[in-house]
Amino acid sequence: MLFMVQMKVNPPSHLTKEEFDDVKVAEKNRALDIQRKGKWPHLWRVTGKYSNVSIFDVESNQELHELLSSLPLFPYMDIEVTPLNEHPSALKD
Ligand SMILES: O=C(O)CC1=CCC(=O)O1
Repeated sequence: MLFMVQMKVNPPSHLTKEEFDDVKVAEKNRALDIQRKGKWPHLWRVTGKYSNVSIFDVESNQELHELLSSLPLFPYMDIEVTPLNEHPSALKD
């Protein structure tokens, strides 16, 4: 199942810059881990914003929720999930 996921980061005011930098390092490591498992095939920065647009390829809504909530930045992001279906006019491989 493919999902488009939009994540907008809201840096918390209660963490120091150093503490938030540590969260971002942990986030990067977790994101790389999920990508290496083939579950997160696209991760794009939205130009000019502290947000990303991603594609996740997972088995279920439950798996997507578990992956997203495992992200260290999860408490500091607004996340929008859009389920995707194959388009009938899309070129096949
Ligand atoms: O910076 C972001 O867009 C949030 C984020 C998601 C994965 C990652 O490494 O950073």
